[in-house]
Amino acid sequence: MSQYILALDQGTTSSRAVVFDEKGTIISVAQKEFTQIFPKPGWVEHDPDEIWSTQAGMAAEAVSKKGLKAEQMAAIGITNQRETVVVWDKKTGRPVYNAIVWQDKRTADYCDELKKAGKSDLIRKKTGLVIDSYFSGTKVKWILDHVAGAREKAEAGELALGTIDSWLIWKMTDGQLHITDVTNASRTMLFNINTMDWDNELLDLLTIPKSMLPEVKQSSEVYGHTCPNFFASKIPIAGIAGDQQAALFGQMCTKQGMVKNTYGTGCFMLMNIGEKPIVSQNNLLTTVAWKINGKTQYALEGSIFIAGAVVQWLRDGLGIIKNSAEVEKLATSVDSSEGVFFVPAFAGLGAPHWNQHAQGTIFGLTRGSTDAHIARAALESIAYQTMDILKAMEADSGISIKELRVDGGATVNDMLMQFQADVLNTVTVRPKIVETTVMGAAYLAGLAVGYWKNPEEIQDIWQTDVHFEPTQDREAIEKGIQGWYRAIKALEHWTEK
Ligand SMILES: Nc1ncnc2c1ncn2[C@@H]1O[C@H](COP(=O)(O)OP(=O)(O)O)[C@@H](O)[C@H]1O
Ligand SMILES: O=P(O)(O)OC[C@H](O)CO
Repeated sequence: MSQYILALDQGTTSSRAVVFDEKGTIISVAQKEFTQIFPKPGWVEHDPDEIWSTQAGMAAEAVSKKGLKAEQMAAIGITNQRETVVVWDKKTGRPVYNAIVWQDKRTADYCDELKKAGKSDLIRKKTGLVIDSYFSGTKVKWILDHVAGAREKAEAGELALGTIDSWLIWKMTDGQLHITDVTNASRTMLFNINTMDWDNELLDLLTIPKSMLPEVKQSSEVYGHTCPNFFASKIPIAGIAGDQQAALFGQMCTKQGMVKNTYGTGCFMLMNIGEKPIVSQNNLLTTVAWKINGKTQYALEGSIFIAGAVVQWLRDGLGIIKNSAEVEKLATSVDSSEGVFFVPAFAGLGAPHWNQHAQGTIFGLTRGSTDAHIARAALESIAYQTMDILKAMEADSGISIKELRVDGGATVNDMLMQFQADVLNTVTVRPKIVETTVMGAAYLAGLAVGYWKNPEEIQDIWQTDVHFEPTQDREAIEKGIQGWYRAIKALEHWTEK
């Protein structure tokens, strides 16, 4: 009987399940969106029970819809939206509050207090992170401080905390396993990426009892088996990684200096920096890439808040295109943006600028500027923002980047990919299968159970679709880059602080 790998991708807006065969071919997919809860401006929550029910439902659907059987699944791999955190009662398994999502800003003021108290260096050195409400730690503190009875119960050892991987595995094993992996742990602001363990000083600082924490595991190993409430037969659970790290693995960026960029709503760019964590001097994050066979690899990470979302704005805000695909036709109807620069700082600027007060701005308009120039400048801004992060990565690591591997919804845009290669003066590579996140989770699980023998075997599955080579005509590109720098500087001056 043929064997397959089942990979679960619990994302910010939907729960997906995908069945793969040994060639990395997608056999079956099931996906369902779930409710986004916005109780107040800046707050974002998910219902943990809905996360579980949609994810379990999609897993069952993906397996059954092609007439497969659960016993044909050699292993399950899990990848998930990172930082989002759940606190639940160990006895009843009931969450004490909704999951607080990575985008939630309710702890921003508390984070400012931590910065004012001079904790930035300590936290950066221990966790590789900047102090920000993005990460899980301050969200857990908020739950303990605001949910009636939560702190008392936590101090009595009755509550558990976990990122979404932990929560799913707790449910899949009927409460037998309370675990997470090193990649998810590295996004909590409670985990020391040097000692690779929870950090007592940070737990004390955030007043979080150690008894709440999951056990930290490698990214690829057999952690346990599913219980009958999930699948009738026992399936090994054998891979866990946060979604951006899973994509780095799915892109087979397994060697130092290899970089992937995911172009979705925003962009998440990760560079494999090998076996030693580098403390960024250029406002990037240091994070755990994975731990496999006892060996840890680290990554530098930079996030761009608005990337593909700028195309949604052209569609919904300006109404100059009817759908995302039309942007390429409009942008290529002109030869250049003719001096128009668009900085889409709709939600401030992320790495490496970290200007949370910046606003979206268009520079260089003339009487001859048209919707096509604006569309082109919008696409170019995605590539320029990526360039800023890549330059910071090169400066931090001392490594000159040879190629950029890309994935995500906006990579279907050939003009954008070509322009990306041009501004980086680096080959940009789009693989044949761009489902790299969920593939990464499948690979991690498959490696643990011997479905694939070693990463080299998987390497053969990863295949290039298109190589975008940089243009030889550097003059116009360099002029554009200088224009972008001027736009960023001008925006910095203009920003009200
Ligand atoms: N042809 C295109 N050119 C540029 N951007 C596009 C194109 N098609 C889709 N996008 C953008 O890609 C994003 C969706 O990608 P996806 O990977 O599904 O994102 P997410 O996982 O963040 O929801 C949207 O922001 C959309 O505007
Ligand atoms: O679920 P996504 O794809 O939006 O990813 C969320 C990231 O993991 C947040 O850090």
